Amino acid sequence: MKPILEIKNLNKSYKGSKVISDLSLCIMKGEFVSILGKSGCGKSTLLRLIASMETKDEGYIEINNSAYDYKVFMIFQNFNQLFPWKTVLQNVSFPLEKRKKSKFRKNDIVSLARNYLSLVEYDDDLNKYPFQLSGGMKQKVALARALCLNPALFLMDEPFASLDAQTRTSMQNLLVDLSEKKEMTVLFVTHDILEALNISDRIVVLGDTIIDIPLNIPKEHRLKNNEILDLYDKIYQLIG
Ligand SMILES: Nc1ncnc2c1ncn2[C@@H]1O[C@H](COP(=O)(O)OP(=O)(O)OP(=O)(O)O)[C@@H](O)[C@H]1O
Repeated sequence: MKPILEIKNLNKSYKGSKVISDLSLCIMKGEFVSILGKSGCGKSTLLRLIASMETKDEGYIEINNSAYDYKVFMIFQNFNQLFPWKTVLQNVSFPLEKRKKSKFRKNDIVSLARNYLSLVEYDDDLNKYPFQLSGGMKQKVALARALCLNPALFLMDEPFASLDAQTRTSMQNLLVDLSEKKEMTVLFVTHDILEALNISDRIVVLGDTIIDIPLNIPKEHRLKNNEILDLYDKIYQLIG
């Protein structure tokens, strides 16, 4: 089967300083891959290169979106990624209006947007504006909007890093459920080793050499498993 994401020998420098060096990586459909690495090792740069928000120096990046509407959609840590002048419902409807203009009537779009919002367990007022929402609610709306676009690959750059611990755990659980239910393919950048161990199918540690760690233990047993604690130590030694 063709991977959703295929990267070969990727290189990127800023002003002569190498940030990504000869990186190769494949992600298959439905995989949830977390990227860990020391601060400044190029995690966000990698996501921006995949999203074509930066130009690569050398290498090959291929996204197979033949069965999807878009190649990628990125969710950021920053809570200001929603349109501030649109309500929650309008924020989620907007990509559906763009995507399904010819296919759907306004009422269908609104009911689809409502469905996506209930899928992400958004239970607040749909007519609120982003400034009226908590950080967790804003990230739920961002996730609903991303799902609407039906991208081949979800790029997530520390989306839960600014949330309080309890909201963060519930968002992690929600994302794991959703990614399994909707067969999402996710590339998730985080600083948090436990988060990565908890939610991923695979961890890729960026550094001088790239270390690919598959996680074969079922997610519900992860944090009670000694093997996972050993992996925590191993990754901690690598990224400190
Ligand atoms: N547009 C840019 N111009 C110049 N240098 C940049 C640019 N973007 C990133 N860098 C540099 O590239 C390196 C990698 O940055 P990047 O943000 O990708 O790292 P990161 O691993 O995501 O870091 P962190 O974990 O701290 O978020 C850093 O040294 C950064 O200063």
